[in-house]
Amino acid sequence: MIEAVGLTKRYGDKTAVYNLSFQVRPGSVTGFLGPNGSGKSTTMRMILGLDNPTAGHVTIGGYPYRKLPNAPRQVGALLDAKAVHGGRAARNHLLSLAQLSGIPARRVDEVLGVVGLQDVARRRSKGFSLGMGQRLGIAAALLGDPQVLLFDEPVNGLDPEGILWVRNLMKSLAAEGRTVFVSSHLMSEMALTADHLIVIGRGQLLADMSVKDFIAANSAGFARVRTPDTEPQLREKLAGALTEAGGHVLPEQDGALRVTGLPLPRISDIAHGTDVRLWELSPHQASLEEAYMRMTQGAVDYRSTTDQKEGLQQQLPPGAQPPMPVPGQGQPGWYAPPPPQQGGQPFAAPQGYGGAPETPNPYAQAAPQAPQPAPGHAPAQPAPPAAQSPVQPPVAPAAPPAPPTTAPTEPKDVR
Ligand SMILES: Nc1ncnc2c1ncn2[C@@H]1O[C@H](COP(=O)(O)OP(=O)(O)OP(=O)(O)O)[C@@H](O)[C@H]1O
Repeated sequence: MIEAVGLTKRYGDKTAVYNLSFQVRPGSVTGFLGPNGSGKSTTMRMILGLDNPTAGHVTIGGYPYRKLPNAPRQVGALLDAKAVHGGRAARNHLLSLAQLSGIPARRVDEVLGVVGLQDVARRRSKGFSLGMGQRLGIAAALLGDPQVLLFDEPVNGLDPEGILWVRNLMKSLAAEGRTVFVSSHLMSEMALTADHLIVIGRGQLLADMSVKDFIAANSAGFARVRTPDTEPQLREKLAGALTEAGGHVLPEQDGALRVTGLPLPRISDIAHGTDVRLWELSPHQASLEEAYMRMTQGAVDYRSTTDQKEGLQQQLPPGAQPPMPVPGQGQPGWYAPPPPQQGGQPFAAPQGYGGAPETPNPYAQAAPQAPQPAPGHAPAQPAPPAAQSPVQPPVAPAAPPAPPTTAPTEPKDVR
């Protein structure tokens, strides 16, 4: 078992991990989730004794990693698949690790087979693809046949077959009674792989519960209701009746309605009472991804803004509409950087910067007055389709519920 108690890590005035307490138990796959920069890798490094906590402590089987007797036989980890001597053949890389830990050479060939790299075992790892590098890192983690395994983004770069293989590997390791702690940003994959989740945001614990409980606690079930596409007025009529009955109705992109606050039989009765035929009435549970987004939305450090393409758009005559994008050709009427071979500068270069100063800079042309981004962050997603009354436009999900008592109510930025 891995146990962290009050784990805190500061780098100068930056607090990467703050007062983190959790346990990772044997016999199940525990997913470790959190937005970019939330402190997952830092936590894993502290578990492995690669970083010292500023406060608190973390143990594996009751010992700090550095005090574990024969640690490489007890704990295996994949932190950074690129942390390999690229000039060394894959087999030699594993052999050197094995020798350092007193592991017999035949085990190297076993793990090469397990990860499917036996045919390239004598090739230098610097020529490996991202996915092959991941497999080599997983082989290194398995080398000592350890009881505790940590994987930081193990499916990064793997093809679908590789992802399925990692999923089954994690599950089988856990089924053998091992402790498996795995970080990932792929929610759909975590939903299929993990039994339990530890979620952090800005270095603090947001959740420590089973996947099932996490989804139930952070998402509301809803009904999908679909009326005949050919009669949009029926959809409006039903939406009005459902709203009047106390339901909350949101339009889905495909024209269906997402209804919360009313049980399915009641929705059916209301549809019958208003003489609206239904093409679909089905119960739904939000996905792990939706639940995760809902929980972590207040703890995301890096958000994209909408690309306004300022200065890249041709000026349109007053009243003209921008042309429709052509599949495979981008947006007609939008400048693309001229190829450098034709004397153009690939990007707008500052005055006096090499190139040919007499070449007119295509970006210097008058740009239309594109709308300015709102102050702060703009959502990465395009605006939802305009809703027609009485259907409410989709709204941002509610603020994350109060995290467990081990964490403050709001993920406070402790930096
Ligand atoms: N050696 C370091 N020196 C200074 N700051 C660091 C150091 N290592 C990590 N940090 C900072 O600590 C925070 C947590 O980083 P960490 O890599 O642990 O996050 P993460 O959850 O693993 O992110 P990602 O999902 O993007 O991999 C980040 O803000 C990062 O910039």
